[in-house]
Amino acid sequence: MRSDEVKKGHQRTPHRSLLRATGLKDEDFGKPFIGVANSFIEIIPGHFFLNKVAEIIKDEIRANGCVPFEFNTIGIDDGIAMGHDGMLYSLPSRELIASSLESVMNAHKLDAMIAIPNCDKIVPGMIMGALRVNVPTIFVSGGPMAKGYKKDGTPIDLSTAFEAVGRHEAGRISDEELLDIECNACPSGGSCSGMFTANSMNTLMEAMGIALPGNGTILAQTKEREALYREAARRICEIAKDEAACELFKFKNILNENAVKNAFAVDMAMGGSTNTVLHMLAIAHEADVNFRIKDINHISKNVSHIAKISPSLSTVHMEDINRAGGVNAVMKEMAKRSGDVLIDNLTIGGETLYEKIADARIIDEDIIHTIDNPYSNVGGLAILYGNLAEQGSVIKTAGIIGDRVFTGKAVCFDGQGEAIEGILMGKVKAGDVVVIRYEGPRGGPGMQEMLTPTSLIMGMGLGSSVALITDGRFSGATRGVSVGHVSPEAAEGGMIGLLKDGDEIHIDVDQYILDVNLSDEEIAKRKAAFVPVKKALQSRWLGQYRALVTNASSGAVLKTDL
Ligand SMILES: CC[C@H](C)C(=O)C(=O)O
Ligand SMILES: [Mg+2]
Repeated sequence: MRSDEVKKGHQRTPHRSLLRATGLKDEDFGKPFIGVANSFIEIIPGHFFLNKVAEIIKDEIRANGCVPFEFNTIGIDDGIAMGHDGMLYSLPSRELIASSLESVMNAHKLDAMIAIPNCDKIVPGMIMGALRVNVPTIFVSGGPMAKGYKKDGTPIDLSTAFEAVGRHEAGRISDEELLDIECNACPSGGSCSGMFTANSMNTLMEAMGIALPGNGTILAQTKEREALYREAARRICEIAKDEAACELFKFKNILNENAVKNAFAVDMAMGGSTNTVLHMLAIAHEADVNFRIKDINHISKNVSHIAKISPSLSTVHMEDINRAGGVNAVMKEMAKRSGDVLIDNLTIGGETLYEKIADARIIDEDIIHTIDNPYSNVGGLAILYGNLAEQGSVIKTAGIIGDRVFTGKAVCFDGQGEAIEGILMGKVKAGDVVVIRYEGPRGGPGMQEMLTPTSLIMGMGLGSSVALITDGRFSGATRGVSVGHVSPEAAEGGMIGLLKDGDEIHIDVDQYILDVNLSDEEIAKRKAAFVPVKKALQSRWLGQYRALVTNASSGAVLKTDL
């Protein structure tokens, strides 16, 4: 056992002495030590109940002959951090989470791990940490939130609340309706109910085979979810007690190249958050898998979009996908399309992916469409390239309301704050392309999510007549012609930084194009005179992040000398 390094032999007397102080008894020193990487924190609705989840899991681990050690990572609620400079800390927190998990697991030589994430960056952060540790690991997320209902019975969620601000601002809804939405959009504990970033990542974990079926869709705080927690705990013990299984189910054996490709495929079929691109590229990097942003459109072209969920379809939420057959049913249906849509691969549950989905079926074809009746024959995400994004940019095609081709005049803002102010002051009108720059991983620094400006545009009724491009990113609740992750970013001299008000920008989603209509001479002239803005910073942590972070086209991973 890996943990024998801290618990076996005379030399480890002091180590055992310390462990005895935590409550361990003689018999415990012959058992596997399981790290329970939790992310309990009181301010996030997807996390405030995870202390109770960990108790359930630890009981089950003890009952199955292993010793659990719970520790916690931090977490940031993107919804609460949204629309102000708190969002600068969101993406950087992924690195803190990955490194804290790696540190605890490796410092104490734990044998296996069960990880309990739920929201946004906590999922990729924990996955990245687990890849560095590379012991058998099973992920079991807190689970999604139920959808809410307005007093008149309309289904709503957090994206309704964000867009309601723009609608209220434009005088389209009353104070009373705004309050109705505020009080009912988030009715329970769990990760916000749509296919936002958290649920996208929790769903992709099923495709990667690192979580058990149901992880993405079974509602939090239910008996069914408790059964999933218990099953995950039993399974990790089964592996940890068996030497051969410990070798076979090492995390990197599960999360390999096939798993990365399968994750992107399911992402395409379900219209996941644009953040999945950023996180999956970082995960691939950490897994030593050679998968690049340029490989994504190939998957997009081969996968049909068969499940539409909020924000792309406001009435459908994760609970509906669960009722309709869950992610297994989606995968079973996807695999019917010809070509290598899904690749068979080992999963943490012990079966291969194909074995896992063998008996799955769609229960409600209105919610999960069949392969003959897709929403679209291409996936819900696309990577656009052009003289404005030589290294790529990302759009959620599933969330487009108007045309998939858009040409308009640039209205430029240096930073999200300026953009929010400009939109509220009426600076943006139909036919414009809002440009928000200096919000990339380095420029922000921290690559803020732009849900407030995109929701204001939607809420003000400009969703099909205004496009938005940014070197920042979006939340999973963003819709409309919103192109993010524009790389290279302004802070590293990217073309987005050279744009001027009135420049003509051309977006063609089906041709994968993001261009500015300027001559090469004009671009060269602007480049020669360009000095990127470097923001003044108060935070030493964000300064460290800025010094190390790479751009979005490589997942905003931190540079190392490895
Ligand atoms: C509702 C949006 C959520 C808070 C988020 O941050 C995301 O999906 O990325
Ligand atoms: Mg987010």
